[in-house]
Amino acid sequence: MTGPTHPTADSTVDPAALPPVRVGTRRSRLATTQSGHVAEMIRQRLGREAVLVEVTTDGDRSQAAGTSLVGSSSTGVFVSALRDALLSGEVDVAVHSLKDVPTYPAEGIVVAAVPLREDPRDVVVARDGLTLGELPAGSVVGTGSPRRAAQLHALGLGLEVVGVRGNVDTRIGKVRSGAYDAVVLARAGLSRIDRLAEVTEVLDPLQVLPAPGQGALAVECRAGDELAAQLAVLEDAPTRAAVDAERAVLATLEGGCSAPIGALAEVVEGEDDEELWVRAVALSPDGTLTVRMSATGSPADAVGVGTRLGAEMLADGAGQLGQPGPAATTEADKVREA
Ligand SMILES: NCc1[nH]cc(CCC(=O)O)c1CC(=O)O
Repeated sequence: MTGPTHPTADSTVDPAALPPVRVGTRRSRLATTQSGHVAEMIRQRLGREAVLVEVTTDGDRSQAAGTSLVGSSSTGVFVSALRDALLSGEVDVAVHSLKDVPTYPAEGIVVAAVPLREDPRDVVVARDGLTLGELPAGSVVGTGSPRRAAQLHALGLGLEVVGVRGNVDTRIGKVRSGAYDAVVLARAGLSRIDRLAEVTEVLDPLQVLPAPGQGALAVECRAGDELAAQLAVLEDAPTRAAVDAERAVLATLEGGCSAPIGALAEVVEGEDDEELWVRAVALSPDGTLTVRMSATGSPADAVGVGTRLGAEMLADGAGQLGQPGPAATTEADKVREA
C-alpha cells in the first residue's frame, strides 16, 4: 500500500529532498568534465542533486600568469586548494585526477571512492598522423613529464624531448602550429575532453608505462561525513586495487629514489581467483638506466604487492638512478609471487 512517507525516520528520507551535494572542481575543461562526470554519477546512483562549485587553485593562477609548472612538484597545488575548500565546508566533495594526488594521506580527508578508470595509457599526437617510430631522428617531442621524457629517450629513436606547459588544448596547439612534431599526453585526458580523434599512436605499456593512478579519479570527502559511506556506490573495486598497488610502488620508491617512475596494475581473472598484476619502471632522467620489474598477488593485498615491488626495485638499484655513480641493473625483468 502507498501512503505518506515518514520524514523523521532515516530510512525513508527522500535523498532528492536533501540539499544538493556541492562538488568542488578546478576550472580547466578537463577538471570540470571530470567533476561533471562524478556529479552525474551522484545524481544517478545516490539519487541526490549535485552542483559544481569552481575553486581557483594556485596552480591555475600561476599557469594563467605563464609560470612554468611541470613535474610532480607542481601537482600538489592543484589538489590542496580543493582540499582546503573541502575542509572549510565550501564544498562537500573534491574530484582529482588520481595521478596528481600526493601519496601521503591528507588529514581529515578520505578517498571515498575510486570510480572505474579510463584507459590509462599514454598517447602521441604527432604531425601528419605519424607514430613515434615514423618521426625522423631529431624530431621535437613536447612533454613536461620527467617520466615521459625518460621513457622517450629510452626508446632510442633520437627524438629531441622538450618541455611543454599549459593545458591539453595548448599542448596539442604546439603540434598544430608546427612548433613541435609531437606531444605525449594521457589518453584519459583526451577522452574526457572529446579529442581522441587527434591521437596518432597509443603507446604500448611495454614501452611506456603510465604514471601511477593515470586515468583514474579520486573522489574525496571529509572524514566522518556520512557522505563518505554513500559515495562508496561510485567505487570500482578492481580500479581501487590497481591504483593502490601502483601508488604503493610510488610511495615506496619515493622513500629512496628521485627518479621518474611509471607503474601499471590490472586485475585479471585467474584460474581460481582474481589476480593482481603490477608492472613498474624507474629510470634515470636521460633514460639510459632503467630498473623494470613486475609482481603479482591478490587484489586484497594490493598495497602489500606494490610495496614489496617497490622495495625490490630499490634493492635492484632504483635508488641510484637519480645521480651519477655505479650503474644500476638494467632491464631486470622479474616476476615475483608476492
Ligand atoms: N598532469 C596533468 C594531468 N593530470 C591528469 C591528466 C589526464 C587525466 C588522467 O591521467 O587521469 C593530465 C594531463 C596529461 O597528463 O596528459
